[in-house]
Amino acid sequence: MRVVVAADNAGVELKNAVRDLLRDDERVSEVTDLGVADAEDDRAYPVLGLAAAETIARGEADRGVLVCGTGIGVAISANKVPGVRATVAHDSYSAERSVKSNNCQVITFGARVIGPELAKKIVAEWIGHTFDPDSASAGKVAHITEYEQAHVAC
Ligand SMILES: O=C(CO)[C@H](O)COP(=O)(O)O
Repeated sequence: MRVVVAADNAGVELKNAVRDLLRDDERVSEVTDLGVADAEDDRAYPVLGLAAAETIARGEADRGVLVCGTGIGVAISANKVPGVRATVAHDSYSAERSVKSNNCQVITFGARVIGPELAKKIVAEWIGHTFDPDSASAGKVAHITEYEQAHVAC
């Protein structure tokens, strides 16, 4: 699995902690860090969220972990990229269902909301979840995709 990570300066420390965890995980073949590298970089959350989501849309990464102050801004941004499904998930069950029910490729965290140890635990679990295209959830996700393909200019 190839994972892209990104954060604004509110989320950089948590992003770095998750990135290092992923780099040590044998289930992850590649971790791409799009920044920011430090809190001095004040690029706004949409810049990072959109860049990471576009990486997934281009097929250059399978999953993404995005961090901002709340996790909300990067989730909204990532969801604007056609084909990408992103959500904030600050608990284990939501993180699991974001993959199994919604086929989300992207999980987001708010560094001002969740601590690093819980976020890392959720990410370690989340990496192990997969979407079943034969599940009852698949048709529901397909409905969203069909809407997107009919209405969103690419
Ligand atoms: O949390 C954020 C966006 O959802 C971001 O880190 C801070 O945004 P701001 O409150 O607009 O500065």
